[in-house]
Amino acid sequence: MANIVVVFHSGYGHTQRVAQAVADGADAQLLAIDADGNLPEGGWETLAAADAIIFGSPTYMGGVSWQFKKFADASSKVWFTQGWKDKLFAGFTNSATMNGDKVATMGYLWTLAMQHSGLWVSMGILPSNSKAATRDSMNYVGGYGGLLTQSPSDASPAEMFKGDFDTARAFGERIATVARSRG
Ligand SMILES: Cc1cc2nc3c(=O)[nH]c(=O)nc-3n(C[C@H](O)[C@H](O)[C@H](O)COP(=O)(O)O)c2cc1C
Repeated sequence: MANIVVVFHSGYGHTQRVAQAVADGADAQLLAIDADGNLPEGGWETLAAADAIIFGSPTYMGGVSWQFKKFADASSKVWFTQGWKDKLFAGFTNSATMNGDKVATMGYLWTLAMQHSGLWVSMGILPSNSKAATRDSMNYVGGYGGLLTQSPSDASPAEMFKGDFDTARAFGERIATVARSRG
């Protein structure tokens, strides 16, 4: 079984629910970046041991949260030795607007993975974009580079869309399949 870690920040609990669904699909361990932008005790060691690292952040002002960016900047210590080289990486982001510049956040998560010389796993699930599609169809938000999910600005985490969680679980399963295929 591959060792997969979901490292994420969530300010208000929405991205946390997506992180949980991705982790369920990937059979992964969750590593939450706290409100001060720090990992729990032993977090860096957990990441060092991972075969695959999945980044998650809400989209705030068209990018990652400052707490996620603090984690990313702290990972420069690992970058110096290229300690995450050749690990698998993937990413997800949640935001309030259907578009909301989520792709800018995804671009940053990809760039971070590339700085660490990682191998990026794409979404791998076609978007539901036909007339028959509903908000609960698979990959309705339509990410290709990673998982994009959306929750209305007045929706609590409990009110998020089932289709986004189904998609998140399937995305996690895909990452686990790719990780296992590497032996
Ligand atoms: C400071 C701030 C900036 C935000 N910027 C964006 C944005 O650029 N695009 C967007 O669609 N939603 C934006 N939102 C909405 C959040 O992405 C949305 O509420 C999300 O569900 C928050 O996730 P969280 O509960 O995991 O923190 C912003 C929210 C906050 C608090």
